[in-house]
Order: sequence, then structure tokens, then C-alpha cells
Amino acid sequence: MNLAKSKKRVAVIEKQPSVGGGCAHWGTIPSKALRHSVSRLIEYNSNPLFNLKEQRSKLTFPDILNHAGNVISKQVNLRTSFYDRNRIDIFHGEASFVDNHTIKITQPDGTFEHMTAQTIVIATGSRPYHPPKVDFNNDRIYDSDTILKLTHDPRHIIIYGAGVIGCEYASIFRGLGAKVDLVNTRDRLLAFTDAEVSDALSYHFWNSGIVIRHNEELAKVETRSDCVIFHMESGKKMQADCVLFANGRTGNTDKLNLAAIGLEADGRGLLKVDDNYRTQITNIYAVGDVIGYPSLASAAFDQGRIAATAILHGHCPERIISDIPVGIYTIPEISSVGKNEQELTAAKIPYEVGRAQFKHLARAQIAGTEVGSLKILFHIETKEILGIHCFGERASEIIHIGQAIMEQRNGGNNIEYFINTTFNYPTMAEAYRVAALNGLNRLIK
Ligand SMILES: Cc1cc2nc3c(=O)[nH]c(=O)nc-3n(C[C@H](O)[C@H](O)[C@H](O)COP(=O)(O)OP(=O)(O)OC[C@H]3O[C@@H](n4cnc5c(N)ncnc54)[C@H](O)[C@@H]3O)c2cc1C
Ligand SMILES: NC(=O)c1ccc[n+]([C@@H]2O[C@H](COP(=O)([O-])OP(=O)(O)OC[C@H]3O[C@@H](n4cnc5c(N)ncnc54)[C@H](O)[C@@H]3O)[C@@H](O)[C@H]2O)c1
Repeated sequence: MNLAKSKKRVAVIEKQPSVGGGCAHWGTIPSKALRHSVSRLIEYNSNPLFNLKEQRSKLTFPDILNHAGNVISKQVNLRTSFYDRNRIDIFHGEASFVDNHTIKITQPDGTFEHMTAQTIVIATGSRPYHPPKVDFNNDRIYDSDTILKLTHDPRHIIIYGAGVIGCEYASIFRGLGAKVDLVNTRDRLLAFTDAEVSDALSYHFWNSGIVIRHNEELAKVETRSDCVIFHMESGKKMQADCVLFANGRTGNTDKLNLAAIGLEADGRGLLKVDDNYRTQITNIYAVGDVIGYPSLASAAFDQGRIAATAILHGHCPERIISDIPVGIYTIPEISSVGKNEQELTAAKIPYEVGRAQFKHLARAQIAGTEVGSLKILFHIETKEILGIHCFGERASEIIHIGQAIMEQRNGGNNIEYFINTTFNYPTMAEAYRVAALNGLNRLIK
């Protein structure tokens, strides 16, 4: 869009029949739509106003997939209209390099055509990593793409990998009433998050009945006609109706014929780029999941825009913000921006903590969303906000209020902002005032 609006001729090559990418079709949008339905179901069933015990509502996985399908269609229509309005041509087919100005577009029947361009941007995304010892053709074994084709409602599922995808799907399946075994190859959930938040998630998962197994490695998968059995290196065995593998991703570079342009991906299929998202080949850029961290749709939008500016002007002075927020749509939700307590302690930065519990907020009491808290970490001398960690309903929205203050320069980033301003009442935003007062009161005078 950035290039088209600057009067460049732009073509998009997409191997799927419709636009939207993994984000709209298999990743962000479907998982968030599924999560939303489950979260409303839980709310409905736990609210005494609606839930007259004998009328407990029930939804199946295919039911909520249906709803997700409607959201995907809306996203695809919207994105298609953006391309149309900006006169960007879309060519369907699989792209691969012939040389650094020529792309071959191959159709499923083997026919192909060539297209040339001055500049090429690789935005081919990533796909679920498939460990070689697992047969993904078996109909009890799914990854985060194929799970969206599940036609039945599993009673028991093993989720292998307790990263973001594993934890989000654990919430979805547990919310639908399935038994969930969440197998973690590391020693705690979402190790990159603040330890308190990770502990809170573990507690809520445990409390909801999810069985978490840490520090486990898969030895082999045994599939039977009626179940699947997981054999762990530790000697444990687990049995379930099906398995969801959510243990990492691989960049989509293997089909690009990178050798033709002298470019090489790393062992996980990822490409290296500079600050302008340019690869080692001067007219070839790469953005999104194909360059690895942070592998977020949120960041990919910005990377694309920055690369386009660099293509137009030779370089882009803008950089993606260093403190990228994360929103993890588990139930309860998690969101954070900036440093966590472990990082600040390790860096010997003197900080204090201000906390607000949702259960003490009028808005949370009204909405029945009392599980959760907001934590602000700030420098004890400068009062600069160093990190914000939120756990609970709408955490991923709430975080942006604090982020806006954190991003201020020239003294604008100061926790006192939250006590020197008036918040609508009752709101969840009030958590910032409560947390700021709590933290400032802890300072030794
Ligand atoms: C289950 C799940 C949940 C997620 N949730 C979130 C979230 O809540 N928030 C968030 O910010 N991020 C989330 N993500 C990550 C997010 O989806 C990705 O970061 C984002 O989609 C990356 O965008 P992209 O354009 O780089 O790649 P993609 O969206 O994967 O798009 C790449 C496109 O390239 C096409 N393609 C690939 N190879 C070729 C080829 N050779 N020729 C032509 N076309 C090709 C593909 O068909 C695809 O359409 C989630 C991911 C998953 C899997
Ligand atoms: N709410 C969100 O923002 C959201 C939700 C879901 C997914 N995502 C994105 O999707 C990405 C993938 O999530 P995830 O839960 O699958 O994985 P993850 O990034 O948590 O990784 C899980 C494990 O797999 C390993 N691994 C990764 N790639 C590998 C490969 N190619 N070969 C071997 N091992 C590999 C990793 O070292 C790690 O131990 C995340 O990094 C995240 O950015 C974001």
C-alpha cells in the first residue's frame, strides 16, 4: 500500500486462492475468533443472570470454527478491496526466483509464467515445524494449520509445545470442556514473560483442569485406530483422542530457489536483513515471519511499511519500536510491554512495583472480570516506566494506555502521569491510577 500510494507499480504474488496470508487464514484471526467465542461461552455459563443451571450452554469446536470462518471471509474481502482500490495486481501461483529481477510463478498444474521487477520483497511467512519422527498425515495428528479442519469435538487432546500457540489453544480446548494435557519442553510456561505472570497463568490453567507437564521431550508417537499415545523421553505415556503439535515454526524459503540469487536461509528457513529489511542482495527485501523474531502480525505490518519507505528513499529513518508489546490471548489474557522483573533485576536497575488487582476495580466488579491485575515497574529515582504487565480480560487493550506514556520522550515517561490525570470512572483504565498510587506509596521517603 505504501509503495502503491507513492505511485510505484506493485504486484503481489500469492500461492493461495485468496489474500490474507497465514494471519487471516490459519494464524492470528482464526485463533482469536475461536478464543473469543470460548471466552463468551465461559462468561455466559458462569454468570448467574444467564446460566440457570439446567440451561448450561455448550459449543463444539466445529460450531466455533464456523464463526471464525465468517470473520476470515470479512478479513479477506476487506483486504481484497484494499488491493483493488490501490490498483495492486494480484497474481496467484507459487513464486520462485529465476534471477534477482525475475520471478517464476508456477500454477498447480505445472504451467508457469515469468515476471520481472526492479525490487522484490519476500513476505512468504512461516509454517508449523514438523519434527521428522511424527506422521502428520495421520488423522489424529494436527498442527496449528490443520487443527482448523478438525470436524469433531475432541474429548481429550494432547498439546505438544507450551509456547504462545500451545497456551492459546490449551485455553480454547479447555474452555470447550475437553481434557487437555499441555506438554512443555521447557521448565515454565511462556518463559519470556514476567515470572509472576507466567506463574499466574500456570495457576489458572491448573485451576481450570489443564494438566501441564514441564521439561518433557517426545520420544515417539503411537497411533491406534481409536487413540494416540505419546511416549516421552522421561518414560511417561499419555493417551488422547488427538494431538496438536505447536512446537515452533519454519520460514517459507525452501520453495523460493534462493540459490538462483545467491541467498541462503538459516537452519530454520529464516532470512537475515539489515535495519531497512534489505537482504544481502541490494534489490531484495524480506519482512514478516520469514525473518524470524518477533514473528508477529503486529510487527509485520510495520516492517512492510518501513521496507517500502526504504525502497522509495534508499533508507528509512523510522525503526520498529524496541519495546514491542505482546498480547497473548490465553484465558485469562496476558499482555506486556517493556522489561520484566527478572530482566531489571539482572541488569541491576533499581525499580519499584505498583500493582492494581482487578477485583478492586468497580468496572471489573460490574463486568464480572475480577481475575487479573496490572503491574507497573518504574525507576525509583526517575519514576520512568520500565515495564507494564497485565493479566486478565482485555489485557491486550489495557496495555496500550501505559505504552503511550512509556513511549513519551523528554521526561514525558513518568508514572506520576497516572495520578495527575483524571480517568473515566468506572473503567479498567483506572487500574493505572491504582497501580501508580500503590507503587509511589512504596517508595522510601
Ligand atoms: C496460531 C497462530 C496465532 C497467532 N496469533 C497472533 C496474534 O495474536 N498476534 C500477532 O501479532 N501474531 C500472531 N501470530 C503470528 C502472525 O500470524 C504472523 O506473524 C503473521 O501472519 C506473519 O505475516 P507474514 O506476512 O510474514 O506471513 P503470512 O501471514 O504467513 O503470509 C505469507 C503468505 O505468503 C504466501 N506464500 C508463501 N510462499 C509463497 C510462494 N513461494 N509464492 C507465493 N506465495 C507464497 C502464503 O500462502 C501466505 O499467504 C499467530 C500465528 C499463529 C500460527
Ligand atoms: N498472541 C500472539 O502474539 C501469538 C499467538 C500465537 C503465535 N504467535 C507467534 O507464533 C510464533 C510461534 O509460536 P509457537 O508457540 O509455535 O512456538 P515458540 O516460538 O514458542 O517455540 C516453541 C519451541 O519450538 C522450538 N522451535 C522453533 N522453531 C523450530 C524449528 N524450526 N525447528 C526446531 N525447533 C524449533 C523453539 O526453540 C521452542 O523451544 C511465536 O513466536 C509468536 O510470535 C503469536
